[in-house]
Parts: sequence; C-alpha cells; structure tokens
Amino acid sequence: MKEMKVQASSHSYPIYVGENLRFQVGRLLKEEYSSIMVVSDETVGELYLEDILASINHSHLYYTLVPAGEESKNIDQFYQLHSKAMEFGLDRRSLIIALGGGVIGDLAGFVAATYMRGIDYIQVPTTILAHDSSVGGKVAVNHHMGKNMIGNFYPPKAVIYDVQTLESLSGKEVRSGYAELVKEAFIGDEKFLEELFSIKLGDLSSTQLTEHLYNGIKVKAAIVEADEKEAGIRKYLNLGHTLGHALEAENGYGKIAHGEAVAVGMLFALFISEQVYGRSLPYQQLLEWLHTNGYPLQVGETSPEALIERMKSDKKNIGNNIQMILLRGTGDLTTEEVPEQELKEYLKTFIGKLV
Ligand SMILES: NC(=O)c1ccc[n+]([C@@H]2O[C@H](COP(=O)([O-])OP(=O)(O)OC[C@H]3O[C@@H](n4cnc5c(N)ncnc54)[C@H](O)[C@@H]3O)[C@@H](O)[C@H]2O)c1
Ligand SMILES: O=C(O)C(=O)C[C@@H](O)[C@H](O)[C@H](O)COP(=O)(O)O
Ligand SMILES: [Zn+2]
Repeated sequence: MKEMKVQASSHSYPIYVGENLRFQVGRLLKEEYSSIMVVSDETVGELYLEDILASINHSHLYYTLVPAGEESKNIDQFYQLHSKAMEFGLDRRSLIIALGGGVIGDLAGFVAATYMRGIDYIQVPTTILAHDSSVGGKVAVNHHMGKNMIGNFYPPKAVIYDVQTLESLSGKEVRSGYAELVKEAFIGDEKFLEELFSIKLGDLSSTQLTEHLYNGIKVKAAIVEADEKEAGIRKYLNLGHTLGHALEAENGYGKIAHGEAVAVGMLFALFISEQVYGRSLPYQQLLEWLHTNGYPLQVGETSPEALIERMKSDKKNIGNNIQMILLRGTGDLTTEEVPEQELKEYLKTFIGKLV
C-alpha cells in the first residue's frame, strides 16, 4: 500500500492506494464515529458494498444506494440523501463513506458538507476517474443549466483507493478516467505524458495503471495544496473542461462520459493554443492517441452557438467573458480570456476537423 498526505486548510488527510483496501476500510478509520452511512450507486453497491460493510465493525452502520450514473448528481438525490441521513439518525459525530466513482464522491461529499452544516466523510473511489474527484474537496451537484453549479470545497478525512475494484470497469470508464490522467500529465511533465501516449488502454497492466494513478494523484495533490479554492493555479485542473462541461450539459447529463467530454475539450484547448501562441503542440499526437483508444471524437447534436451559450455559465468566467485554460507547452499552462466571436470561429473550424 502506498500512502500520500494532502494538507488542506482545515486538516491534513491521507490517500491510501493499494490492493484489497476495501477489506480494510474499518481499520483505516482514525476517529470514533457515532454512526456511519455508506453511500454508493446500484452498480458499485452490487459489486463492493458487502466488502466495505464487512470491514467495519460498528453497531450503527447504514447504507443507501442511488441509481448509477451522472443523472443522480442532482438536487433531488441530494435532498433524498439528507432524508436518509435523518432517518438513520446521523448526528454531528457521524461519518459518510462515499463508495463509488466521481458521481458518488461529489454527491455524497456535498451531502456531508451540508448535513447539520458539515460532518466528516471519506472517499472510497472505484473508478480510474475518481483518482481526480476523490482528492481536493470539490463536491457538488449539477443544475440543468450547468455542471457542478451547486457545491462547495470540502476536503474528505481520507481517501481509500482499492485498485482491485478497477478491474470491473468497462472500456468506456477506463477511457474516461485516462482522459483526466492525460490532463494531469499536461500539467505535470513531459515524461508522464510520453508514457501515457506510449500505451494502449486495452493492454494496460495493473502495475502500469497503479503507477499512472499515483502520478496523477501527485499532480492533483500538489495543486490543491497550493491553491485549495481555485484562486489561481487550480484552474489548470480545468484544462478541457470549459468545452467538456458544455458538451455534457448540452447532450444531457450521462449521455457522454465526463472524461470523454474532457478529452474533446482538451483537444480543443490544444487547437486554440497552437494558434494563440503560434507554437507547435502535441495536438496531432493527442488526436491519434484518442483515436487509437476509441474515444468518441464528436460533439453530438449541437451547434457552436449552443455550446458557447453553455460556456458562458462556466465557473471560471469573469463577467460574461469566457476564460479558457490553454498551454504554451507541457507543464506551462495559462488562463486566457477568449472573445466570444473568436471562440465561435475556433469552435466551428475545430468541429469541422472532427467530422
Ligand atoms: N470533484 C472533483 O474534483 C471531480 C474531478 C473529476 C470529475 N468529477 C466528477 O466526477 C463525475 C464522473 O465520475 P466517474 O467517471 O467516476 O463517474 P461515475 O461515478 O458515474 O462512474 C461511472 C460508471 O461506472 C460505474 N462504476 C463505478 N465503479 C465501478 C467499478 N469498480 N466497476 C464497475 N463499474 C463501476 C458506475 O456505476 C457508473 O455507472 C462527474 O460528475 C464529474 O463532474 C469531479
Ligand atoms: O479539482 C479541480 O479543480 C478540477 O477542476 C478537477 C476537474 O477534473 C473536475 O471535473 C472538477 O469537478 C471541475 O470543477 P468545476 O469547478 O469546473 O466544476
Ligand atoms: Zn474533470
């Protein structure tokens, strides 16, 4: 088992990464809690809930499941989970365990952030993508007008990442998770990026996967420690998300996986960056890698105009002006205000190149 620590403004928390950790959740809890509520989704619950429950010896241990998928990351589920917490009698010394991917982490984390004005929670990620979502404390639900519009910064008390659970992921979810790893490689360093571009997702070994997760978490953890509430460099973790989130909202939540949308968004960010900075960037390399690994490189039934409207509600915006995360090179990211008309032209050309 590998262990890292993240220093948040309120507390420091461990990230455990290793095999069989789902059987050790109880042992890894560092505090006494009056009750514990495990929140998961129906798919993950079927696969791993029993293991987690069996690992915890507590007389007030409860669980509740929500339907799997992005559609559950909404205010109604949030409210229902609060009702469950009250029915089970959770108090301020209770713990919520988020067992699942980013949807469960964001949703259950936001419930923990708000239940009785905030109780402890831990993240037990079960997707590759959740190496990103489980670290850093961004918790939220979606609004029909925009992704993660209702939320908070609320760091977990621990992250317990059992990499064995990743063996049951579909190819689509592997792709989705790897898009965020590629993002972290662009933020991190050339070596990590070259390593990712050299692999085929279908041929991954578990050692390689764990190593990539570890590298990704290191990049993420360093950024959130330096800028917990996104005043500056944390914005770089949003590379690919300005368009990515617009694609998710525009197509309907859950129609396109988060990471797949981010992949298209990253490609777009590279496309713009090459023109804005007049540099040659690995646009073609990224395109080929995404293509080889079966990413759906399309924007769906939408238009540049509709996507721009969505991008206008991005959280990075200042006034009505869209801020894009761009790069001058690997490890050299920037935030640029891109005028609406220019952005529309870039988007039209980019979409034309995709088809
Ligand atoms: N808070 C953050 O910093 C942050 C970072 C990145 C993404 N996110 C959010 O995370 C969400 C996406 O997360 P996700 O991709 O993990 O989605 P997800 O939680 O919906 O999981 C994807 C699918 O995989 C299934 N699944 C999960 N674990 C499994 C396993 N081990 N075996 C088989 N199936 C499994 C789920 O049931 C679901 O159907 C988005 O809402 C995104 O906005 C948040
Ligand atoms: O941790 C961050 O900061 C990120 O931006 C990570 C992203 O991968 C993640 O999707 C995040 O939820 C996006 O945040 P948002 O503020 O753009 O909603
Ligand atoms: Zn993301």
